[in-house]
Amino acid sequence: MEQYFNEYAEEVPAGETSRALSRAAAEAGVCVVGGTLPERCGDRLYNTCTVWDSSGKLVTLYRKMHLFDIDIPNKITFKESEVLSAGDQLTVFEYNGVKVGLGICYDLRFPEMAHLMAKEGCSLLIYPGAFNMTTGPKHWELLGRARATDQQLYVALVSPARDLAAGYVAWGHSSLLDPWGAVLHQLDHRPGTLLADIDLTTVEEVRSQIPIRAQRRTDIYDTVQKS
Ligand SMILES: NC(=O)CC(=O)C(=O)O
Repeated sequence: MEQYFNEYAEEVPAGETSRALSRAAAEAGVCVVGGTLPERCGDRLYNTCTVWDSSGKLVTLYRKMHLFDIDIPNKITFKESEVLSAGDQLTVFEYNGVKVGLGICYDLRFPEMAHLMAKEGCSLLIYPGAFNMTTGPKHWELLGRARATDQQLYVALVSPARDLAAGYVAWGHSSLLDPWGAVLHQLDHRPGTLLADIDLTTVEEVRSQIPIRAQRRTDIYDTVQKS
């Protein structure tokens, strides 16, 4: 991982991947949430998701806040914090009247973060990520459905396809989960395109029919953002 970041890290928006994402957004005339790229900022490296508008302009970026430091003996050990710095800001942006929140991969495991973005008014959370062959089958869909259900919004999980020759083998299975927690669409481990409409009235419908947002016992507990 260290070698990959040192070799490919770039400044945003000047780097090669940034320029390709900007060009793709402008050519297609759409907003592009550009997966993740290795970002260099001063002497720090971040795992960063960039967002481009339909003219190719950088809208915002998000730096992964929760670094993937885990140890599952005989399966997978990873220590992103040896190479990467953690971001320290939530990223919520509005596009065509829809508020969208961003997380990256391991962030999906942190419900507090999803809750704060829902509180900011998000109807859709997008998580570019690459769970692995140990945690992917167990947790990828489960966590996506959990975040969709507990925040009553759409969740898009966007993964690279599986490459068995890679040093890190991704689980794949990009998915779209609805505010009921149902799997609306899911790819398998192969390269593919998932094209879907989302109906934002479903967000309001679920939130009014199961009004947990108004029923939280904030007199007893709360999730607050520290500035
Ligand atoms: N790779 C990650 O950041 C996260 C992951 O694979 C997991 O949480 O499992």
